Amino acid sequence: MHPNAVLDACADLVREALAFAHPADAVAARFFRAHRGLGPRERATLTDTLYAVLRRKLQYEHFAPSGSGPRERRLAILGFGGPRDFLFSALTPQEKEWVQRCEAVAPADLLDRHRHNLPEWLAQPLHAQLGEQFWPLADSLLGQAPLDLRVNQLGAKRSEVQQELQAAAIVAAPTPHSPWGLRVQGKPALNRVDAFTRGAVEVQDEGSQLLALLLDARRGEMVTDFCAGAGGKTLAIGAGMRNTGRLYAFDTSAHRLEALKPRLGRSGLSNVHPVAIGHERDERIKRLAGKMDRVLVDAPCSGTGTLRRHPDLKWRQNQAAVDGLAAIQLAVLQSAARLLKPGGRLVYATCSLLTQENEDIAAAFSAAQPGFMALPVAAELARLKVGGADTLCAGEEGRFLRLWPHRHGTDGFFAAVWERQG
Ligand SMILES: C[S@@+](CC[C@H](N)C(=O)[O-])C[C@H]1O[C@@H](n2cnc3c(N)ncnc32)[C@H](O)[C@@H]1O
Repeated sequence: MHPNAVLDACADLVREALAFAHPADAVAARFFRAHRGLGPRERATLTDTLYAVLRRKLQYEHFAPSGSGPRERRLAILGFGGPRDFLFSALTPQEKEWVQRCEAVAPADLLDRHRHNLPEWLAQPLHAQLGEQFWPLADSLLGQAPLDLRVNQLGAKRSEVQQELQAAAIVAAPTPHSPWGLRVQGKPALNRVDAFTRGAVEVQDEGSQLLALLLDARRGEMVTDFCAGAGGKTLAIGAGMRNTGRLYAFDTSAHRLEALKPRLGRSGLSNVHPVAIGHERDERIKRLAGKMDRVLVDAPCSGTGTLRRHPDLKWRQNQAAVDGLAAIQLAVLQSAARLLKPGGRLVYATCSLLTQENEDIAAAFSAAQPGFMALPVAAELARLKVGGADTLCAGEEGRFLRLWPHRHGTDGFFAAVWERQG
């Protein structure tokens, strides 16, 4: 395709996504369905351009008024995801001169908001929480997330899968903390790789793997994944149970649970029971009260720990949405807790960076439920032989799991653990 046509398509995609009516990945998928002439290379350029614009929206909007032409074209030029000479062959002399002027601006000469590219409702609490560590976090959120795989313990060994991938020219190394994880170099397409199609690996961030590990579900137990979604953690938990016992996968979204089905098929698991529920006090849940050995609440949250993968989330939410989520999180946690038998384990987790959705919810639950004893996560992870467990935790005695993109290379994750008393 001619460079100018590619740049025009980038600008069109940016225009559609910046309406923020739908998630960016859904907008891109719809755009590609409507423009079937775009080849794999052009699609990659368009996607990279869109994600660069979403990541650095405030900085690019600050530069845009000094350029010329339609606003979305200017944003697409600044974030262009293809080779520089390809871009330059599409630009007017005036545009080339403008790009060079923008590139010459030193980061230190920018206002804070044009450097961190976060909305105020998010920047302010993160700054208050992290102090000096705010800037390393903000920088890391402008980068791309790694591609992590979880090796399916049902019939696959990490070292063997690693070798098999190597033979398929995919370079992967064991993840530093999860015993099941491989971190892949680059972004190879996996859907035709044999290890993937036969269910020996699933794509899953190392942090997400650690949440499933922390539930510590055993053979023959009764377990619930309360907010199972498309089942990323369900699959890891089911494999940890060695395909025995009973694992309920609840979610209010039947659509998301539907996406679990092909993954279940690949995984070889037959102990998983997906159930679409109406809400967290659904009758079907009440019937299971007091019967569970383990319950994971991977609560709906702002997703701010995943901004490297979903940079549109920072522009599609606001403080009122976080306040609403916090109320839902506590309600879901309280309901899910009723499922546990005495001695049973409750894990509350989010992929949010915000105290309001994490430590504050854990504190509110503990205050309301004296019958649940908090278990320090650092000790639990050490017992589960996770290397460097202390370095993954925060709070008194390592009470909470606190994973950060800038410190651990994972998405941002939080977890708290309780045991129901007799
Ligand atoms: C963070 S996502 C879960 C991700 C999933 N556990 C995984 O590992 O892929 C949160 C999920 O909670 C679900 N949800 C929202 N409200 C709920 C409720 N009241 N009860 C149960 N699930 C709910 C959402 O549909 C969403 O799928």
